[in-house]
Amino acid sequence: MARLVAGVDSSTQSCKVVIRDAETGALVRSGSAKHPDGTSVHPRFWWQAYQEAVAAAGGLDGVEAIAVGGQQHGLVALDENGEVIRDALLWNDTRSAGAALDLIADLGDARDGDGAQAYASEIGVVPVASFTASKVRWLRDNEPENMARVAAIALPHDWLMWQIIGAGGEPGAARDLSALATDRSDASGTAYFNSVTGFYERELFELAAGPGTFERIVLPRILGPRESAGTTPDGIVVGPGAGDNAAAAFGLGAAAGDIVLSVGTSGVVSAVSARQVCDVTGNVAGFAAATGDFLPLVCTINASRILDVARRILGVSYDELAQLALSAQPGAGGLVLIPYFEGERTPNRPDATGALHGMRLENTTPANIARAAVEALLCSLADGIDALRELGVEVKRLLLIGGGAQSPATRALAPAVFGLPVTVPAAGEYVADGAARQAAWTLLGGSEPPAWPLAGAQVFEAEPTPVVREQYAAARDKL
Ligand SMILES: Nc1ncnc2c1ncn2[C@@H]1O[C@H](COP(=O)(O)OP(=O)(O)O)[C@@H](O)[C@H]1O
Ligand SMILES: O=C(CO)[C@@H](O)[C@H](O)COP(=O)(O)O
Repeated sequence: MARLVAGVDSSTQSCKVVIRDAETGALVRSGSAKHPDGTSVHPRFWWQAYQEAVAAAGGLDGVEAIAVGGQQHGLVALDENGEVIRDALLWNDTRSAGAALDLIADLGDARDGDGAQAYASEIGVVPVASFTASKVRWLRDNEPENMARVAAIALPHDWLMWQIIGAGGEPGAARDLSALATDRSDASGTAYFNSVTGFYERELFELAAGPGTFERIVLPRILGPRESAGTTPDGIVVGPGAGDNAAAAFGLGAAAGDIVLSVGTSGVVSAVSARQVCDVTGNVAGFAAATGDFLPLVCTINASRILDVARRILGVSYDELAQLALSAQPGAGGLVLIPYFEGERTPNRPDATGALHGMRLENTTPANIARAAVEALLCSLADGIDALRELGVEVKRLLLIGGGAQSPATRALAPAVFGLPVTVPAAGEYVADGAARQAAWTLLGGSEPPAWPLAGAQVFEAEPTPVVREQYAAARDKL
C-alpha cells in the first residue's frame, strides 16, 4: 500500500493541501480554503483555513508525514502564554517602510559606515518593509505596550506548524513556546538570521526589538532540511517546512540555471544557487533554500492582483481578460500600466500608487487595457530576471508557476517580453508539493530527497517584443 504524505501551502490568499504518494510523488487528493483579505490578519484564520483545506482534501487518514510551506516574513507576536498579541503584519504590509530605513541607519551608525552595505555583506539582505525585522521595529516604535508583552516571535509557517504539532493548542490549552521551530529558508527572510552560519544575529535582532531582548524573546529553533519538528497529536510526523518560495523551488526540483517565476499575490523571481548573493541595492534578497543552498530572490508586491484589478475595471472573467489581451498588439498601442496598487517593494517604493500612462482617444480600449495589465505584470518579472543576471546568477530555464500562470495571456506573452522560452509546468500547487516532498524526505530518510518527476510541462516560445519593456521602463522611471 502507498505511503502517504501531505504538503501545505499557507499562502497570502489561501491554504492549499496536497496529499501525495511519498515514494512516487503521485497526487492522491487535494483541497483548499480561502484566507481573509488584508495585509494584517489574525493567525487563527490560517488555522481555520488549514482545517477546512484538510477536510476538503478528504482528511489526513493514512497520511504518515506532513510539512508546511508558508508566506514569508509575516510577524506573529506571541505573549508568554502563547496568545497572539495582535493581528500578524504580513509581508505586503508597507507601514514598516520607515522602520526598515531606521534599521539600515542604525546599523550604519554601529559600523561607522553604510548600513545597507553592512546588512548585505553580513547577512545577504537589506531590510525593506516586508521583512520581519522591519515589522518588529515598527511594533517597538508604534505599539510599545504590545512590544513589552512579546515573549516569542514566529513566522506564519512556524506558527501554523506549532498549531499542527499541538503545542499551539486550542484556546485555553497550554502552549509551549520552546516547541516553536522554523527552517533556514524561512528564517533567512527575517533580516536577523545569518543563513551562512545558521544562527540568529543578536545585534541585528536587538536593532529591531530593543536592547536586551535577544535573551528574553523566544525565536523558533532552526531545523535541518529533513529534520522533524515533532508529531501531530495523531502521531503524524511533521517535517521542517519552509518559506513558500523555497518550498516551490524544492517542489519543482529546481537546479542551478533554473529561474522560478511565481505569479501569486507576490511576483517572485528566484534561483537556486550554491553561493549567497549580496546586493547592496536590496533588489535581490540573498535568502536560503529548503536544502543547504541559497535562494537569491526578487519579489514584487503587485502580481496576480494586477489581473484582478484589470478584470474589475473591465467587468470580465479571467478568460475574457486573456482573450482581450491577446487580441491587442504588443505595447498596447502605447498604453503602459505601472501597477503599484499596493505600493511596491521592488523597486522599493512603498508609498507609490499605480498609474496608466499614454492614454489617447484611439488607444484607450478594453483590449489595450487588458494587454497593458499583462505586460505590466511580465515587465516587473523581467526586471527581476535582469537583477539576478546582473549579480551573476545563471539563467538557463524559466519556470512559470502560481495562480496568475493559469492565464493563457500570461503564458503566451511571457516569452515575448522575456525574450526567452518559458516552461510552464502542469497547473498545480508547487509550494504545497515542495512541502509534501520535504515531508516525504523526513519520513523516508536518506541523504537525498525522493526524486519526484515533474510531469506535463509545456514550453512557450515567441518572437521578442522589446518595445514592451522599453516603454514600461520609461513610464516607470517617470514616477
Ligand atoms: N484563470 C486565471 N487567470 C489569471 N489569474 C488567475 C486565474 N486563476 C487564479 N488566478 C490568480 O491567482 C491568484 C492567486 O494565486 P496564488 O498563487 O494562489 O496566490 P497566493 O500564493 O499569493 O495566495 C489570484 O489573485 C488570481 O489573480
Ligand atoms: O514576501 C515574499 C517573498 O519574499 C512573498 O513571496 C510571500 O512569501 C508571499 O507569497 P505569495 O503568497 O504571494 O505566494
